[in-house]
Amino acid sequence: MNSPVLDKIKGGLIVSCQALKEEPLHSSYIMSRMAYAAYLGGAVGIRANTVEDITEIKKVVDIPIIGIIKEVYGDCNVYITPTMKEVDALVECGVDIIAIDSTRRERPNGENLDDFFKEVRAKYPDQLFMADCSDYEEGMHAAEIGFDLIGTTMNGYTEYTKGVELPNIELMKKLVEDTKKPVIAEGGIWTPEQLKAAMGAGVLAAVVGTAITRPMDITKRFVAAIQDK
Ligand SMILES: CC(=O)N[C@H](C=O)[C@@H](O)[C@H](O)[C@H](O)COP(=O)(O)O
Repeated sequence: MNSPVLDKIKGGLIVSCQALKEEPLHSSYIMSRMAYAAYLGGAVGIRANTVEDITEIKKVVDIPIIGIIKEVYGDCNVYITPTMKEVDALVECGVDIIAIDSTRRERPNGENLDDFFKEVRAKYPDQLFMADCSDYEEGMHAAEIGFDLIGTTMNGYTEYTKGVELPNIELMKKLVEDTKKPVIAEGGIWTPEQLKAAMGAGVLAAVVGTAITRPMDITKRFVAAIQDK
């Protein structure tokens, strides 16, 4: 697929700059500084949550943005850009790629992914969409129904993938080979070596979040290392 956005992120590092309400760095200003730091450090793209954060981030960096809106509907487990409302808001604020939960789990209002994405695609034929998947079948399915990019984002975070070792390089490899779509490596990349391994799997680009932008979790890892017996 020819796309200037995909050309810009090809072979590079995308930094996820997210802090939910309950996280210590929850602030659009702080996320914009994180994004600026990532940009200065050589990131080729930013993944960000909410219109507020994305708007601030766009003021300071001019690199492709993967936009999401995390929204929980009742006791539904699908929370990454789950309905048209979030898609509309992301298109309106202007992002290069919109990521959507593409797991087989039940969506809000019992809607299924195929019908939902058909509607999304009909409404926004020229927008790039990334499928946040949790396993091989979901990646293959998302490719079939027309997602532009396939991501491993949800691997390890659905009930049926809980406990897998991240980053899941094997899954990345298989999705690269079989979907014939650009794959984005995402989830659990903590070290430069893991990032290199992900790129070696043939993915288009890789997203690193927590290891760069969540200091509380980074601190916990250091503390755990000295508490180990
Ligand atoms: C499962 C889920 O909700 N993942 C979220 C998706 O946007 C983010 O919280 C992650 O930080 C992001 O995927 C990057 O992954 P990691 O932080 O492991 O580098």
